[in-house]
Amino acid sequence: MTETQETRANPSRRALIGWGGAGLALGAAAAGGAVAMARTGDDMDPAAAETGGAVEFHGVHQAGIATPVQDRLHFAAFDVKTDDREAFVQMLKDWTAAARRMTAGKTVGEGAYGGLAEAPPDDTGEALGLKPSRLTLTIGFGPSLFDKFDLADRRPEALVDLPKFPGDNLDRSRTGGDLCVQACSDDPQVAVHAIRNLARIGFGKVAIRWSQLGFGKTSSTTPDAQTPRNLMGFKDGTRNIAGTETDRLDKFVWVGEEDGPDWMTGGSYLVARRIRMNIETWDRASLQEQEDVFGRDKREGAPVGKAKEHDEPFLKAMKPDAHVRLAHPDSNNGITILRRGYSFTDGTDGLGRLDAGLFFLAYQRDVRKGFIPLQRRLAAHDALNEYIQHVGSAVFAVPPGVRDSGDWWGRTLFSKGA
Ligand SMILES: C=CC1=C(C)c2cc3[nH]c(cc4nc(cc5[nH]c(cc1n2)c(C)c5CCC(=O)O)C(CCC(=O)O)=C4C)c(C)c3C=C
Ligand SMILES: [Fe+2]
Repeated sequence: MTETQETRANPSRRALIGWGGAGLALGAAAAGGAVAMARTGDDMDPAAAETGGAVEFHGVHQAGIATPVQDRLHFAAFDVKTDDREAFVQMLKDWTAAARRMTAGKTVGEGAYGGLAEAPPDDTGEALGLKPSRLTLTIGFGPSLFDKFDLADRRPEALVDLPKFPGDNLDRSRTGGDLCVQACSDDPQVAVHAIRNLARIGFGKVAIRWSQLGFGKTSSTTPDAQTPRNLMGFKDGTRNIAGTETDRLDKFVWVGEEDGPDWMTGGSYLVARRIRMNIETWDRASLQEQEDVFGRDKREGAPVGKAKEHDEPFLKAMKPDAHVRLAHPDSNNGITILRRGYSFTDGTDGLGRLDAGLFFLAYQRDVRKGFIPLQRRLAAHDALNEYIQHVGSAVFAVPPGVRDSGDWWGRTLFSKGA
């Protein structure tokens, strides 16, 4: 859909009020001054365009998977609230138009001010003046979506419901979802603004089921960057797939033509797990115990018996239940996933303990050959289990990228013969 078609499908308040509102718009712009210039309509501040780090929205794959990991996350799982397929598809088109604009550092629709005084503005306004901040928006479709809209025969075989793993203590209110949007940005307000505005556009068609804020990326897809540390104080993401490793991405992350269904080619599967850490117990564990749990040292992140973080691990030197030994591809017939998680702290639990941990996000070509067998092994044997608990869970089919300005999120699924 072109920009003009978008405007037609979604007539702006300015179009409705004609020139009567122009004076208002000018007045608001004058009052807003330079701040209003950074994010308003199409007139993005050139400096923001140069330095604000907009990530290309269009492509073969969705951004937010193999693209460099940003500092902040706002993840939202939604439930569908309508049985009107056309209305839902129109919402996906409207979401795409809004996502295209927000990732480029522009406001939603006609902006946050200057329109009809009697109507709410198209954009909620809290990102005015902020740069694109490498915002990426990535959509996924959950298994339960395929029970709706006559989609049962389009559900990918690989989109299985996750089994219950030993030790799982899942909170239903933080589990599942018909669809999800992962918003990542270097500015938390930009990520929150994006989710809020998508939820607003979706009002009556979808509602947020649960959401998660994250900070301090715990995995990187840029190997030369300093490896971030998780809340247990260990470097996390050392041996992740890099965004530049196209061969490994094709092998382990992107759905290939031969995998099927056709509409998923170029997509991926996302597993989200809210993993609570028993921080207080961990903080009382000795340094030796902590290093034994991971099989790496705390200072450098080096594997047991090695000096440097990126030295090849010698797995047999680690304790048999060390996390890295158990999760390493050599212990799992080569299983490899792309990790993209974030730390979280959501206040306290009423017992004086922090509700903190890792919001684990992993992309893979097939969860039956990625997360499920890996987590089976970890859930059964990992020394880390004494200090963590999985409390939320979801799985999503992440469709391929939006190709161009005429394309929209979910087209390959919803357009027959696409
Ligand atoms: C099912 C997959 C995994 C879950 C769940 C998981 C939870 C989890 N991990 C850490 C901390 C670290 N993990 C590290 C390595 C690592 N973890 C997984 C998989 C899961 N982790 C893999 C595949 C790997 C890489 C193994 C390898 O190839 O060597 C590390 C070491 C540094 C690194 O390579 O990233 C840390 C630290 C926590 C805290 C956690 C749950 C809260
Ligand atoms: Fe791990």
